[in-house]
Amino acid sequence: MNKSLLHTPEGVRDVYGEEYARKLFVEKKLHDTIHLYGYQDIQTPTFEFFDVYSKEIGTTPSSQLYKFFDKEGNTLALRPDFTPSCARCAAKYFMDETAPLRFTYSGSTFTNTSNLQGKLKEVTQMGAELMLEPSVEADAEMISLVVEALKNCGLTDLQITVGEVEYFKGICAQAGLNEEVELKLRDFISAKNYFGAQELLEEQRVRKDYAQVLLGLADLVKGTQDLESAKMQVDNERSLQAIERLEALYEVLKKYGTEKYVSFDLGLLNQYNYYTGVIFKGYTYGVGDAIVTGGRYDKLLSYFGKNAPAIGFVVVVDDVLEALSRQNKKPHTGLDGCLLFYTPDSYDAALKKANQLRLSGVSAELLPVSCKQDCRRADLRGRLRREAMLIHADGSCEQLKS
Ligand SMILES: N[C@@H](Cc1c[nH]c[nH+]1)C(=O)O
Repeated sequence: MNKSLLHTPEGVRDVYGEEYARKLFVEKKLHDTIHLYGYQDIQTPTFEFFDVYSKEIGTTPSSQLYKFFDKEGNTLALRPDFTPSCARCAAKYFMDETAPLRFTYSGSTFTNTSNLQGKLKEVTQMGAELMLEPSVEADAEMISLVVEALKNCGLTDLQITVGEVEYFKGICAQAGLNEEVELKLRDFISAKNYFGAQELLEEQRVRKDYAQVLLGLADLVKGTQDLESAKMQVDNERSLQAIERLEALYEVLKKYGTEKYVSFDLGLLNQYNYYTGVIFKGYTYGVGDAIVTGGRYDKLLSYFGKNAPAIGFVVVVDDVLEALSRQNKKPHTGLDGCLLFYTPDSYDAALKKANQLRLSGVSAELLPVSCKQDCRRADLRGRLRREAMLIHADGSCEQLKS
C-alpha cells in the first residue's frame, strides 16, 4: 500500500472522536444563540461561478481562490467567504422584499494560502447576515449577538474591536488618494506597517496634516471618550458621520449590556473591500487571529441587482475550539452513549437492551464480545467516553471497566 495515501494535503485535516464531539457542541451553542435572535437557516452551494467572488465584489483575492472548470467550460470557485453567496441568494429569492431578512449558515470556506503561513485552508465558519436593515440598532444587534454566542460557548474573556471604514475613506478622499493607493494604504495600516504607509504617503505627496491623521489612526481611539478627539482631527463630513455612528452604536450597546466587551479602533480595516461602514473583529486569548469578523456592506447586494443595506459576521469555529482548549475550557460533552457487547447466545437480549436505550435517546452500539479490547482501544484513541456493558443471555448487564 502507498503510505502517502493516508496523508491529507497541507492545510486540511481530519476531525474525529472527542474533538469532533466538542466541535459539534460548539456549533450547536452558536447556532442556538443565533436562532434566539430570529435568524433562519440557509444553505448555499460549496462552489459558485467565479464571478460571485470576483475582484469587483471585494472578497478574497483571486490568487487565493480554488478555481476549476466544469464540463461546459465555466470557471467555478470553491467558496472562500459566505457573504457574497448570501448576497446572491437574497437578491435571487427576495428581490422584491422590503422587510428585514435574517439568515444564518454554517460550513466550510476554502482559501488557497501559502503553506508557509501555516493556516488551515479549509475552516468551518458559522455566521449570520441581517439584510435590508440600515439602522444602528442592526449594528448593535450583530455585535451583541456575537458576544452572547461566544459567551454561550464558554468564552468569557472577549474583546470586540469596532472600527468604521468611512472614517478612513473620508480622509483618503480629502487627501485626494485614488482607489488603488487607498487599498495599498489600507493594507499597510492593517498590517501595522507604518514605515510602508509613511513611504506611500510621502510618495503621493499627501498634505502633512492628512498624513499625520492617517498614520496616527491606530492610536487614535481606544475608549468612547476618545471618539471626541477623533472628531477633532477631521473636518470632512464622511469621517465625522462615521464617528457619530460609533457614538450612537455605543448607546445601543449599553442597552444590551454588551458595551463592556467593546473597544474602538479607527485603524481597524479589513482586507475585504465590500465593507462600507461599521466593521468589527472579536478576540480572545489563546489564538492570535480574530475568531470573529464582520461588518456592514451596504453596496454588495447591488452587484446582484438588489439595492439593500446589510451587516453580518462569521465565527471561525475551529478557532473558538482552539481558544477553549488553550484556556483549559474544553466543553464537557458528556457521555457519548454505550457499547453493548454480546456473546453468541446473548444477541437477542442485547438487541432488546439497545432498542430500549435508543428509545430513551441514548446511543447504543452493538458489538460481538470478541472485539472488546479493540473497541475500547479505538474509543480511547478518539478519546470518547462511553460506558461498556456485557449483556448476558438472561438480559442482565455487567458493567465493564475501561
Ligand atoms: N464574510 C466575512 C464576515 C462577514 C459576514 N458578514 C459580513 N461580514 C468574513 O469571512 O470575514
